[in-house]
Amino acid sequence: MRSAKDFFAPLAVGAPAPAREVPARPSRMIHFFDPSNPKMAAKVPDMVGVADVLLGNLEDAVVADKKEAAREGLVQIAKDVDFGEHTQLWTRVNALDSPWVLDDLTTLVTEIGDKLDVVMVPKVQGPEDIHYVDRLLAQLEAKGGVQRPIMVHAILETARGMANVEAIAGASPRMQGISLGPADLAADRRMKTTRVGGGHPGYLVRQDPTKGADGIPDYQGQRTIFQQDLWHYTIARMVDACAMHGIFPFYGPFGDIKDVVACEDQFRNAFLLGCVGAWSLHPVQIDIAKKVFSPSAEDVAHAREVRDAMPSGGGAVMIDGKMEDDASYKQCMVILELAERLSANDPELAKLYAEA
Ligand SMILES: CC(C)(COP(=O)(O)OP(=O)(O)OC[C@H]1O[C@@H](n2cnc3c(N)ncnc32)[C@H](O)[C@@H]1OP(=O)(O)O)[C@@H](O)C(=O)NCCC(=O)NCCSC(=O)C[C@](C)(O)C(=O)O
Ligand SMILES: [Mg+2]
Repeated sequence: MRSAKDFFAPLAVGAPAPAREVPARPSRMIHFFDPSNPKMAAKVPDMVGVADVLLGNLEDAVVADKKEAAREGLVQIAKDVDFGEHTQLWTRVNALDSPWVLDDLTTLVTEIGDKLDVVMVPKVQGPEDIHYVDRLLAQLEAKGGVQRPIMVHAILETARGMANVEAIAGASPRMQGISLGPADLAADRRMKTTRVGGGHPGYLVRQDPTKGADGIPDYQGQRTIFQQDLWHYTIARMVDACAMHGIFPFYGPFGDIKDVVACEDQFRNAFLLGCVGAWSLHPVQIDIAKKVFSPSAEDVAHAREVRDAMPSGGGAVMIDGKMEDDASYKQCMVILELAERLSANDPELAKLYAEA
């Protein structure tokens, strides 16, 4: 454990000073593309300004004999494309125990370090993984003359990572956020779902049996079932760990691309619990994330009403039959601050909120 006073010192001579606050840029969707796939790569320039984050994926979903092509493809895309002010460029490097990750980091930081906002690290097991990446990034930033620190995002996809989530979130000032990796996490925990995120019809509670006139429960009768959220505990714990350390939690991927309705539900659950965004694996999921992770016009209008009714931020007032006080004022400020941040990037949202 580093001394608190050394926490914000660069970890290599010549590396930029670590950020004191995580840049709060809109990140409603982290859109994944495979830089070795020419069709996907060709779509990247048109997605600038459409997706908040474009992520060149080098890890799972890129086959072993395409790893180098993906890395080189990402370097080329980063050099050729102007990502403007509103779209960030991230990458997901290969796992720390893989034969590719050292070359991923060395090549990307020294060649395109000034264009990379965040490096996503998969299968993080504990703070020691973040410490390793932290030092290596500092050395490479110094070598490549990178001017601002590259941030780090961890994926929560092992039971050990889950058990260490608070320590991971606080492991370095580079920590930007954490995403849930439901597929690897399910496998590592030996859960019995084969889906990439989302619910499962078998994970449910069932209404009690009704009783007949004789008072005997009718076990065979019609009973409503309520499907439960397999991911509730994991997401809620991740949100707390992130909030405790001032970094951002994200829901991860939703693999059933065609089920846009359930995708929206899963994203919304995550939004309501505190997540700032989710991954989009296919272009169709970009608009879902945009819709879900932007507060609704009604919520913004209500939040403004509460703020205006309590100019000092305290006291207790009645609005539409409901008590509002210092705490609900703070809840409203969360909505308003998010709305303001998103509007600065998105003229359509700005208009919607202005008219709300
Ligand atoms: C699902 C797939 C195979 C369907 O791909 P498709 O080509 O069959 O779909 P389509 O509907 O026919 O595609 C229509 C058009 O969109 C394009 N397209 C399609 N997807 C994209 C994209 N992402 N970005 C940009 N363009 C895209 C596609 O190339 C095509 O272009 P065309 O009209 O010119 O023919 C494809 O969308 C895909 O490969 N997506 C990314 C998958 C990925 O990154 N997986 C890894 C993240 S999830 C994960 O790692 C788990 C985790 C966290 O680790 C853990 O839980 O453990
Ligand atoms: Mg994974």
